[in-house]
Amino acid sequence: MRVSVPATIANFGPGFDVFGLCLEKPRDFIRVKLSDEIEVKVEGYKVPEEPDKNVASVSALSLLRQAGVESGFKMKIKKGIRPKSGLGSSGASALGGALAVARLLDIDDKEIILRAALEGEKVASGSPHGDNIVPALFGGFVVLKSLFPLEVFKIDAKLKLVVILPEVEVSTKRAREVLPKHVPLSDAVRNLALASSLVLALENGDIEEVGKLLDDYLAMPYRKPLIPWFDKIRKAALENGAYGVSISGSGPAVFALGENLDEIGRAIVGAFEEERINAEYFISKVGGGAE
Ligand SMILES: Nc1ncnc2c1ncn2[C@@H]1O[C@H](COP(=O)(O)OP(=O)(O)OP(=O)(O)O)[C@@H](O)[C@H]1O
Ligand SMILES: N[C@@H](CCO)C(=O)O
Repeated sequence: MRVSVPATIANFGPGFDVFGLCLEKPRDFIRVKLSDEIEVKVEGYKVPEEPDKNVASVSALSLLRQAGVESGFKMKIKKGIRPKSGLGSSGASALGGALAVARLLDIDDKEIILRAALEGEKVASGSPHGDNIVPALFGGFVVLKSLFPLEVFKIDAKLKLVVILPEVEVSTKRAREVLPKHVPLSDAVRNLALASSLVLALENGDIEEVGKLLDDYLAMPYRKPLIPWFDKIRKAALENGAYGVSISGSGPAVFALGENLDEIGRAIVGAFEEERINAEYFISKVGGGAE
């Protein structure tokens, strides 16, 4: 069984752990067949091949356990999403492992698949956050109202965005460790205003307004030390026509909305190079989810 799972942008500005946007590319490709033993082979970006360390095999095993199936599997992962990129690399693999086994067993219950995928995500980031896995499964832009029971609101957003991938790493685990247990009420209110306005603007197809709402007071202020270059990058993007810029997931990838996405991408890459950080950009439409 072969599945293809896209990269995703979690948080998407003010929606910490709740908003997620599915991209068309890059993707992880995972092939699984049932077998007596357990074997994981990886090509592309390097990730562990030990079955208890690779998030795709962890989620595949979790799905088998949930289904009460005593079996091993042979798994091949063609890793197209760079790990620690902020593009949901671990989330894509975690979903892919669970989805491939679910399809082999003719299981299409999304909660079972998500429960297994979160087991994999937990291995990578230390906590089972769903805002990479869920948009990768559903496609589009999702608001994750609740994981269990699974309640998702989806907008089939029609937009293109530019994603910039700098050659630095940010571990999600570390990026979550620096977060406070509580935030000031005023910041929570400001985020509520941004997040609810962003959903309405997206629903209305007002992409310029969506861009202006790409801010965050829940995680970004505490993660700035991990991404010291962000303010400079954001300034360069806005000076070159971006409607708005934000961090993808816990970073380091950033994304921007605007008219001339190539021009914005080049400007951001240039700003990274001034910080002596190599970077590349690509343009993607909103994706339709795992296939
Ligand atoms: N199949 C896999 N794909 C990606 N990462 C994996 C996989 N298996 C294990 N890992 C490990 O998970 C960690 C990546 O987790 P992390 O969440 O930091 O990266 P990410 O998922 O790319 O980032 P983000 O969640 O911000 O998009 C790395 O240590 C990586 O080795
Ligand atoms: N919501 C998660 C996304 C990680 O990709 C975080 O910001 O920690």
